[in-house]
Amino acid sequence: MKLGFIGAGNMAQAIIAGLLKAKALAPSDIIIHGGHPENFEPYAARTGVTAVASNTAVAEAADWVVLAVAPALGQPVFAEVHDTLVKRPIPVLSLLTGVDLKTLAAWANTPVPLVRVMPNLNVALNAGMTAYVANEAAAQVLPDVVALLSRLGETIALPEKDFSTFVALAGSSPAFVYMFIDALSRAGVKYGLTKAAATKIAAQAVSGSAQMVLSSRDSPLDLADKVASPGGTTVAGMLVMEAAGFMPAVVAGVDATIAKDRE
Ligand SMILES: NC(=O)C1=CN([C@@H]2O[C@H](COP(=O)(O)OP(=O)(O)OC[C@H]3O[C@@H](n4cnc5c(N)ncnc54)[C@H](OP(=O)(O)O)[C@@H]3O)[C@@H](O)[C@H]2O)C=CC1
Ligand SMILES: O=C(O)[C@@H]1CCC=N1
Repeated sequence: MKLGFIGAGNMAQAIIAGLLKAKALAPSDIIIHGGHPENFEPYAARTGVTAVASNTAVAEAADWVVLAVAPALGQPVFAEVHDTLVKRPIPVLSLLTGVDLKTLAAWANTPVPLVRVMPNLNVALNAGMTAYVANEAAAQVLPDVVALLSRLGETIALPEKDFSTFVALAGSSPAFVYMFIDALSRAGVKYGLTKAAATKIAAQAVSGSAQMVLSSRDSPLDLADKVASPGGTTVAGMLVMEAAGFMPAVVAGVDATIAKDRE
């Protein structure tokens, strides 16, 4: 199976890292092209994947193509590979935020299996959360696509109406979590820890807490009740964080993320 990537930036590289780590594909199974050779060629040399000279060359050599460019480049890229897709209508897996299957089909301008895929950066560690939805033409290939995506972490089939919400809760949220970890560790620095020690302590606490939520039947706030001893330190901190607008700040950030996705 040859998997092609049009666009070789952060997300493409995260997916490739996850697939190679899982040994789902070998470097020689992966073909890439990006915007600037000075970016994608050294990356290919480093990882052993094959760099080719054009997006058309990716579409010609691949069995499936992952569209991993900025959403604004989706239409011109489809125009570029149009003739190749007419000759060989291979599945296209689009990572583009805010671009639905109907728009992708219009841009493709030829019948082609389309899968809208929304991963997050954690696919690089095989700990991703990936949503997908496909058009009718992709019905036959979808189980194989989902099997491959599952090598990158958890997957969920999602109706298109929920994709913007998913982007906020999973696609963008690693950045929100990094902000929280940084805030926690910065507070540690305020009280004399080194940034490196504070960041490790904060990140491990967040990682363990997420694992606890995933493995427990309790809700996150039920678990918080188990942390907060009567008259103790935790409830004192929780109340001040909430008074400073913790939960409304997170929800407002999600609102803004969804609004941007729907622009
Ligand atoms: N980053 C993330 O966590 C997530 C991203 N996504 C989606 O994935 C897509 C890619 O995002 P991301 O990887 O972060 O973006 P990046 O900016 O990191 O990568 C974009 C890639 O596209 C390349 N590119 C630019 N112009 C062309 C072109 N004409 N033909 C082929 N490739 C081109 C760039 O090359 P160069 O840099 O050399 O110009 C770069 O390799 C976006 O649509 C985004 O919404 C979805 C979920 C999560
Ligand atoms: O910030 C972005 O637009 C992309 C989509 C989700 C994560 N990164």
